[in-house]
Amino acid sequence: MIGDRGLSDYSVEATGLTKYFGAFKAVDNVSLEVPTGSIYGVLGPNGAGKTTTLRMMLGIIDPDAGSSRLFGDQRPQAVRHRIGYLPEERGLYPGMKAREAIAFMGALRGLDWREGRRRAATFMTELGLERVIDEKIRKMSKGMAQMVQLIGSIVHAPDLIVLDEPFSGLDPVNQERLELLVKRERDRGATILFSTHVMAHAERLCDRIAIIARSQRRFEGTVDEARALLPMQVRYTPRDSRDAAGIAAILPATAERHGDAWHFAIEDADVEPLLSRITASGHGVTGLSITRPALHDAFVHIVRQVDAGFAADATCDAVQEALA
Ligand SMILES: Nc1ncnc2c1ncn2[C@@H]1O[C@H](COP(=O)(O)OP(=O)(O)OP(=O)(O)O)[C@@H](O)[C@H]1O
Repeated sequence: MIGDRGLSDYSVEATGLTKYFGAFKAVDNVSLEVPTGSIYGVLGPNGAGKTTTLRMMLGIIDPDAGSSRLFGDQRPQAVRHRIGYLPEERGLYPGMKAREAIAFMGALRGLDWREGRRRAATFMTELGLERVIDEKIRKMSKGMAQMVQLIGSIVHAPDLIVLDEPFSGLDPVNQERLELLVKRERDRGATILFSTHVMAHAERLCDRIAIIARSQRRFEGTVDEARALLPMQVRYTPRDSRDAAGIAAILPATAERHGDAWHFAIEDADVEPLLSRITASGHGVTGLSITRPALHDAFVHIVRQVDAGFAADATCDAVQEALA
């Protein structure tokens, strides 16, 4: 199937997706393009509109405006068998054993039952889950059942894998298993789209990300591009801290002293001039770290800006109402 993807370089192309629940606009004009063969993260705080966006993309719910195409211009229903989907709501038949549950999910997407059982065993063994392969779902922990559902959603080797908050509810060991699974599926040639509000997974896995906050897309690009939205963080410890005024004079005005160290933010272009000033000043160096903020920091920065805009709008509205 991978070979006949069609002409588009994008497995998902969503344009202007908009959804109202009553008067509330849960998704507002969101566009996303997911390059074929990539791992793509849809990030956002709780209630941002991630699940609703994914559901519209997959044709599970209809948008009030906008459209989405999967594998070129085909309708989602026509390409069902090429998609693997882990919905936000988890659930398997409690009376089934893991192996059967996986084979059953595969069969729903057209996979031969016996082949499904064989692949179930392979997946579970490769992920170190072989001891629960013949365990009934009802006897499993929630996290383990979620792993089984995950495997079931990809057992038919889909070209596009859509996972809604796949990491939530998993312990660190299973989170690592899932990261491994995602990378393996990408290496197989699949495109993976997943939503999360845990930045560490996105940072390690994603080729591209979109950040959705308050119903709108607020950022789209690579993880590095998101991190570059914030200045570098510098921690500098001079050899001798006694001349505090002299040291402060070579650092940005925003530098704060913490014991013997100075902390401050700096733009990329100012790094080399700073190093020259430190060298020329003779204050020396016993510690110097210059680090890019993590994706987590960029995410919080973007979401806070959006929230601040909303708070300002609400204040304006309240003032206008009071004056009216
Ligand atoms: N069927 C529905 N009826 C009414 N409101 C809904 C419905 N589905 C979602 N919403 C609301 O739309 C908003 C977006 O929900 P959505 O589930 O898409 O967010 P999310 O980003 O996936 O959140 P989370 O990370 O908490 O799962 C939320 O305010 C939610 O309460």
